[in-house]
Amino acid sequence: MVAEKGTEPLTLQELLELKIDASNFMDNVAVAKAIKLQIGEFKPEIGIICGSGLTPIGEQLEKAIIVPYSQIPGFPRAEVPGHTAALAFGELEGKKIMCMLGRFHPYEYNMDLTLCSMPVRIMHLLGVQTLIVSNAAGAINRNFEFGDLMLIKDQIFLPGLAGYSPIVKLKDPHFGNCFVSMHSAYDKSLRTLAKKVAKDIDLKLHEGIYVMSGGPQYESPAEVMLYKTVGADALGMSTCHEVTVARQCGIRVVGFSLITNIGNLDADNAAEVTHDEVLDVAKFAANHATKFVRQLVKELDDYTVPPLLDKKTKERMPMYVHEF
Ligand SMILES: O=P(O)(O)O[C@@H]1C[C@H](O)[C@@H](CO)O1
Ligand SMILES: Nc1nc2[nH]cnc2c(=O)[nH]1
Repeated sequence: MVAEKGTEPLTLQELLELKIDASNFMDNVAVAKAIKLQIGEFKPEIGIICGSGLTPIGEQLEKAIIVPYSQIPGFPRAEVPGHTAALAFGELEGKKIMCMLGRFHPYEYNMDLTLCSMPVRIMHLLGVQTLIVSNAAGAINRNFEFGDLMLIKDQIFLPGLAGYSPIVKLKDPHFGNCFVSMHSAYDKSLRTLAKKVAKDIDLKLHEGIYVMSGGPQYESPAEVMLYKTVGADALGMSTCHEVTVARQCGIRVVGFSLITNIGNLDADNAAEVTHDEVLDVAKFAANHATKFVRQLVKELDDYTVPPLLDKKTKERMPMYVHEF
């Protein structure tokens, strides 16, 4: 892939015609450049990923610039119902936001986690320092009810444990160390802030552990029991690969799950879950999730991703697209 022809930068049309390899650093730079051509000088500081049915979170951005995935080289189309295939750039409470209105689930793309986490790398290249990630999830914890929010304290990344990591193919040091520490992946000070915000706006907010399975099938009662036994509180099919990549890049993370269904633990009970039900619950709960995110954004402090140093020269590596 060549991002430049001689000294001339490629046009958007030329960038759109490139065949992008999500595991190649310069291809990621080309993707970021194509977005830059459409957002001009806008430099996002906070990234938001909207879970199933949670696009109203992104729809509240002011002065929004919408970039459809069809205008981003290498981006798939995000076809799961409840996900809009576009990035939204705009302001919320005076902060500059880049919002994914629709994410890429590994089960949609042949378990290609490098591809599915590419948007987080692009966020990083565009300057995002803090990520707010959300998802729709089934409850394992019996104290949870439909429509509740659960702040994610930690994650169990089942595909990651099984060798499907978003980092195995992409080891370029520009994206950080491949031996990523997943301790405090969900930033403790941000969790403290989220709990304070929830209290201030009178919102019930649980805290717990999110487990990601590969999907797209929902879990059998025995599988829900397995996850309960290992200490998980909510289960879904996303998020963990994105958070792993965010941490690799040094982005700090806060995340929450919207409880859309209650995981069934009883094999004799035919309580089924459907994606329509997930979207219905998300629809009625999106209001309070939206309010929560707005207040959280308002109270977020400034943060700067620690610079990555070249291992040999100890010099700061170029990171953001505006530096290229
Ligand atoms: O994007 P999220 O994780 O919110 O989507 C969840 C997991 C599946 O894609 C789908 C199942 O209903 O919703
Ligand atoms: N894996 C999984 N993902 C979900 N997303 C929303 N509900 C569920 C669920 O029960 N299981």
